[in-house]
Amino acid sequence: MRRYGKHTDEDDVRVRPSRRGSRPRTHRRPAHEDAEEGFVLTVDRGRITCLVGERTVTAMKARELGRKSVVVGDRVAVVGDLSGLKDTLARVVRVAERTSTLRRTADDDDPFERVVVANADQLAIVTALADPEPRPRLIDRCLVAAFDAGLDPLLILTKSDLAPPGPLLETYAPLGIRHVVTSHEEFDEESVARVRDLLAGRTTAFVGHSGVGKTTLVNALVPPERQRATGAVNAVTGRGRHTTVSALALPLPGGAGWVIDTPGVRSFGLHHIDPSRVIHAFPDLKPGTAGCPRACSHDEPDCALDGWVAAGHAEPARLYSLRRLLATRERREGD
Ligand SMILES: Nc1nc2c(ncn2[C@@H]2O[C@H](COP(=O)(O)OP(=O)(O)OP(=O)(O)O)[C@@H](O)[C@H]2O)c(=O)[nH]1
Ligand SMILES: [Zn+2]
Repeated sequence: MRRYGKHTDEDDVRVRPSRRGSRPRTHRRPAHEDAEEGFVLTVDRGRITCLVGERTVTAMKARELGRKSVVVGDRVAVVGDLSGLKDTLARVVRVAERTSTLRRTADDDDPFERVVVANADQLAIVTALADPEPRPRLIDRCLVAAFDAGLDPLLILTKSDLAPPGPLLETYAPLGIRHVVTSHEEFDEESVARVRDLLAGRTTAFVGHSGVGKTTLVNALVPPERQRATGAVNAVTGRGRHTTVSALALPLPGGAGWVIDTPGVRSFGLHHIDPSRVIHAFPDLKPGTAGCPRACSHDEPDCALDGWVAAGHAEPARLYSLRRLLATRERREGD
């Protein structure tokens, strides 16, 4: 069987700073000395829309890139017609090494991992408090994906006019994840400002189940002229299209960062996740793993964490939370 996931993105090495020397990985080829830097805003069936300076340029992947993928958030080098005028087409000739790679699979049995977003440093997990009902398993899976990719998770709880956030926040309190509660009825300056604060200076990928109010929130954050772009792109690439996973980068006003909106998901497959990385998100528990058997999953009878936590070195709720996240690897009905 072909391992698509491993080959289509051979360039997406995970963040391993030691491997990156001071030598730039992609030296300028003489043929592309005129290349300009671009930031990928969206990719729709091979058409790459990128921001080059102030211009929005449409481009295709140059043949020399081979199977290397280009996704939203990528920093690229583009050549050709960079005017951004209608019906012009430029070429993407290089993709800069990614600082992070958020991936998902459609479900856990699907070996085809899709890179959702490149170079994000924060993952906003948007969940409605009601309509649709919160799905803690989905939140947990998004958390695991964030930890695996090295993104800081941020929990955004919407529709607080319909249900109180208390019970859900209790579940997540031991994880110490930053959170913000919103309601479109109070989309006053204060609540929007609070969300803005948490997004400032960062590249934040927004994920969430369809209907949680992601678009409503994003529209409250970005300038109106960009909102139209959201609608236009969603009309073409949005939900309803099977396997297509398209995302769109939107600038926060005043250069205060980027919001990368992704289409609503029903599941967040973790086929590609290396569970041994999840423990890195629990620095307080890490010392306790010293006594674990080799290749311990930390979710098995011989795991040393039980004894270590029982001896009072860490909060039992923290170990419980770790185990709950590790258990999201097992697929269940409704994931
Ligand atoms: N009661 C209530 N309804 C809300 C709130 N925010 C959004 N909605 C409604 O929820 C519905 C879905 O909102 P969207 O913003 O389209 O949701 P979405 O997450 O972008 O959904 P997809 O486009 O399917 O991914 C709309 O009818 C909104 O008006 C809120 O704070 N409270
Ligand atoms: Zn262990």
